Amino acid sequence: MPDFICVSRHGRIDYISPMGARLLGVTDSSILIGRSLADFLHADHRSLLDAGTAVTDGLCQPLVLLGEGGRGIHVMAAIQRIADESGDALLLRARILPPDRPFAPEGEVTASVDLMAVCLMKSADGRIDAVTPQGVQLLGAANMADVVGRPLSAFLPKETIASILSLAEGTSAAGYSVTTKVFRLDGQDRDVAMSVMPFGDGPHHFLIEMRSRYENRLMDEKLRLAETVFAATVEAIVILDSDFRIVAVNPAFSAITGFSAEEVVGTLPVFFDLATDPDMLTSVLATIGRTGRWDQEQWSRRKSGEEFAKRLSIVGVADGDGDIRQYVALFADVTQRKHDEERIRYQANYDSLTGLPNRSLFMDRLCQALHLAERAGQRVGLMYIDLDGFKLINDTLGHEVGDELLKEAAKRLLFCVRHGDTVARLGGDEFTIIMPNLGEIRYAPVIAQRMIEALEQPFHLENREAFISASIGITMFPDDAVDANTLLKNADAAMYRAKEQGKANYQFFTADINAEVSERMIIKNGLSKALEREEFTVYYQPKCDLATGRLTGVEALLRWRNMELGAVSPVKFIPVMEETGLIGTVGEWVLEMACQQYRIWRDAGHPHMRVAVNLSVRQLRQPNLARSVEEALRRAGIEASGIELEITESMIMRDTENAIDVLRTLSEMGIHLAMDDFGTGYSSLSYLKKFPVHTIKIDRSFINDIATDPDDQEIIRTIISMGHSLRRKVVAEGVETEEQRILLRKLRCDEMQGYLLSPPVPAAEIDRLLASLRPGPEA
Ligand SMILES: Nc1nc2c(ncn2[C@@H]2O[C@@H]3COP(=O)(O)O[C@H]4[C@@H](O)[C@H](n5cnc6c(=O)[nH]c(N)nc65)O[C@@H]4COP(=O)(O)O[C@H]3[C@H]2O)c(=O)[nH]1
Repeated sequence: MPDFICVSRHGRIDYISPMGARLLGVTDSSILIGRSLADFLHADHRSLLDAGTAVTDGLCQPLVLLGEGGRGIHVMAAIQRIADESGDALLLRARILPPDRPFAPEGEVTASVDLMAVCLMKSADGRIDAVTPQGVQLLGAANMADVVGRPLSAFLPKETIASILSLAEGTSAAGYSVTTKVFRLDGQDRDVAMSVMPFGDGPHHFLIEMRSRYENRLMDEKLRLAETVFAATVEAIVILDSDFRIVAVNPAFSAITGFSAEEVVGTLPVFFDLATDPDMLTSVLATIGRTGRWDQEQWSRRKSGEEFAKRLSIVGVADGDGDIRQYVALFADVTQRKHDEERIRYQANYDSLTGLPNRSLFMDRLCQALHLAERAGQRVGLMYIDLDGFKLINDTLGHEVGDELLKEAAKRLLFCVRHGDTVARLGGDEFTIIMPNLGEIRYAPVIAQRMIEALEQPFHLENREAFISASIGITMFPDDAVDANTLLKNADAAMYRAKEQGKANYQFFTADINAEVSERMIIKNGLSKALEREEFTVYYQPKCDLATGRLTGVEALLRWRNMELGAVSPVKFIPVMEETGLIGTVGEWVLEMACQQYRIWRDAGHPHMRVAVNLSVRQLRQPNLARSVEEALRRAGIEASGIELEITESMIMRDTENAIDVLRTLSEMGIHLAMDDFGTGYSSLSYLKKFPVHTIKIDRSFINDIATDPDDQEIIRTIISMGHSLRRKVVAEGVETEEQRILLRKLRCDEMQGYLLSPPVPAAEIDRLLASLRPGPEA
């Protein structure tokens, strides 16, 4: 039963229960009759007594009554109309909330203080004097006039009436609860839970509360549920009155904001940014008025001052007339999620090592720059930068040092560009620069040269000095292309050209670069299916002893014939295979073929026919190279000395330390090693001494002019004598004329290979050659 019952008419107390009066600090309730009820309500809640409230279906909420000396008494109150013949009055029933939870909201409402059906009986003849709208409903009536003035016996069984009357006779003065049947005016009888309380001064004055048993149970369940949700949810719940002042908060609110309920009840919620901005608040309230809710993610501060992100939803709670009486704000702490989102966004757009935009953000910015430039009729420059020599530093000094270098290189690049330009890292040692509104093309080389010079300055990494340079490709919008992808491809192709031109330089994109790029694309596509379509074959080019003319071996050379492209030169497709990594598989296939072929010639009585196979840079770097060679030998059932591996001089120079280790292992296995294209690289004697190679092959370019160019002759003489002094065999490549052969023999070159003897041919041709060639007399 409620702790406080009061009926007020025109704002004045008409009736107050004795216990209610005591609660307000008055022992004689009669002295409160006629006093303004508002005097006993906290200022925040006085508006609830407005006439408007009196004509609604009522409301239920926590509020503060003012007791003796202005002492606040926290109660859960139900405020309802109660209508009698003389008009509307207001019925306020309230229950004191426990002192440790003074702000409990709706969940705390009990059966005794919610908006249940209430009737007042004030006359000895048992007539209903006043009824709440809910009472009208429960009694199955259409309006209040159908109920007011009717005898209770029209609705209740005799026994129930008898027990109510016995209360009047004082047998149970404290009131009682009973379950009874109600005869409804619409004929649908119902069981109800009923509480009867003495009320007012007369002996037959009662306040009768009723709730259908079904609704009762349902209400209890709903209330329990609401209470649990309110207390246990991890979302903060804030109940606000119509002036947007806080009425109640749940424990999650305090956990998230750090503010206790006592600190915030009665205040404007400053932790909603909108409460401090009146315009914003007005617009939010208008939105809620229109749509019923308002949602936003926003940052606020906890009591500690720490920032937190919340996802805030505010809904309006309307009364029966559709007027918003309260607001419920819900919010969750989404700080972690916000941080995660920011981190993910950063990772998706920026390179974690250098902090520069990554490929994805670079493409966005490029597209944006092109879009703006197109509208403004401006030019955009794009540069593609590849660091020369970075891989060597990374491999020899370690990845950490490599990372430091990249960070420093990024800083230097940023230093070279204007505000508004974008420096991005595409990955590895590749950077791009977008220069929006470049103005004239001639500015680009100035910037490129500045970058090359900046990157050529020594890098001080872990007490070492390291040196790199940069190859830069430059392309222009709209001169070279109008879309981002093509421009990037152009810049890459131009960079590639800069590399070919000897590195540490820049190149503009041109039409012939374009043709080269398209050809490379076609080759790349064709190669991806070449192995499975069996488009590869191996040709063999013989070598002979210059002194005896005897065949000493052959070099296995890969051939590719494609349906559309026809026969493609290895000079074109081998670099593409290097780039794509396909050389690994295809290189192993060539080795396999070579081993099998050697086995055939050996078994046919030509054990001296050693087969030489070219190794690529990638193969040389493969950690399992020695093992895969060993397995190929085993599968063919041949000895290691039957195979020779050719490595170019430049390949070794790029990766010296690793190369020496790998070559030593191969040499220890008994494999012969040859240094190919000798003379085109460093050709240093000290280097040659370091490498366990058995043979050096003088590059074709020197042999070409041997008969006409005395310098070339001198170089060859030096290489031969140097090779011999290091006990290496010397082979001349690309011998095409008899004159060259005679000269080479004179210079005491050991062997020769070239069109003069035979071009690369299928194995069957070599068989014929072996049959026809006899070790001849000296020429
Ligand atoms: N003008 C002229 N040229 C001559 C003469 N004698 C031989 N040649 C050519 O010179 C190249 C010699 O091979 P290389 O220097 O190892 O140069 C090879 C080698 O670096 C690479 N290559 C070929 N097959 C393979 C392979 O299976 N694996 C790897 N990694 N590279 C290969 O492709 C390059 C080019 O191969 P090819 O086009 O077959 O070109 C061959 C051969 O046909 C001559 O008297 N005059």
